[in-house]
Amino acid sequence: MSSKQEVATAVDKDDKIIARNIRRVYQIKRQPNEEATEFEAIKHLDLTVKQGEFLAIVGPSGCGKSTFLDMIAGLAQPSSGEIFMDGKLITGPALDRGIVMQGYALFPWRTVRKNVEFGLEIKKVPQKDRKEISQQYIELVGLKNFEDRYPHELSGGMKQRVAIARALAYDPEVLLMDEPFAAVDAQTREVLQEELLRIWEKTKKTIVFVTHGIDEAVFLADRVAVMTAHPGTIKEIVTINLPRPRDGIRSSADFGWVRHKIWELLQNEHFSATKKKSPEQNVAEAISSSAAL
Ligand SMILES: Nc1ncnc2c1ncn2[C@@H]1O[C@H](COP(=O)(O)OP(=O)(O)OP(=O)(O)O)[C@@H](O)[C@H]1O
Repeated sequence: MSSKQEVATAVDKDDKIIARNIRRVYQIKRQPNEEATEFEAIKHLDLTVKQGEFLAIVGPSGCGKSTFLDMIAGLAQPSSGEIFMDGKLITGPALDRGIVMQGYALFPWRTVRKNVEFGLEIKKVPQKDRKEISQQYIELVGLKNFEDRYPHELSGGMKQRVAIARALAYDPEVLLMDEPFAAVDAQTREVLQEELLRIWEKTKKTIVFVTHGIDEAVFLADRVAVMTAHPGTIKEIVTINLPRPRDGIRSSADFGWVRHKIWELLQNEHFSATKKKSPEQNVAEAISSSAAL
């Protein structure tokens, strides 16, 4: 065993991912000869994601959502604290976690089929099986007959579908999605959200989904984790008790109520962040305290 605890103790069998007391500090250096200063991006973050759960994370810009997702992916390490998957410490990226980022990140020189087959090649799946599996996922995301197209011949929504099919094809247990639909128009986004729910219900994956969209989070998730402004931590977890399937639910009163609750949590966070950071506020406070002397 390393100095870090490699196996989480007292794990509930339904706990898929456990993040414990995560802190992430960046070293900032403005000039090469300047001494680095520390920037604390995430502080005291605890979160458990259940097996098969759809968990969305929302929070003010710069609060550390992507940093946290990168740490679950194993692409970055916490400065302190641990993240476990199935009770085992995450120490790096692995094929048990699929990642879908904003901006698609497809290989431009590969066709749709070859993009979807990428993870299967790494997994050394035989070519005949690769073709069968990739076809299954291409069809699942509605791209039948586009197998031989290159990314530049596809719309934004289609590229995002390829990215989802590529992440699903090698059968990861967890799908990590970082604002995956941010680059597409509002109507395509709603279509992709509905398709993602259909795929999630079919594949039973655990999904952690970072978004700026409150509507998107409420529409998709079982629970929404609301983060504080920098340094980021979990402010509150809101359980979304809306019935599934959720087609047509956006116009319901219950949807509006829970949406408003999350909006208020974020609004309060925005105010406290502005208060913390605003130079005008600091000047005003300095003036009033000197007037009081
Ligand atoms: N490599 C880095 N070096 C220094 N600071 C960084 C680095 N990466 C991220 N940060 C800082 O860490 C904080 C969290 O960044 P992160 O991208 O995780 O936030 P976010 O919540 O995903 O933001 P957004 O919603 O705007 O995408 C930000 O203040 C950012 O400036």
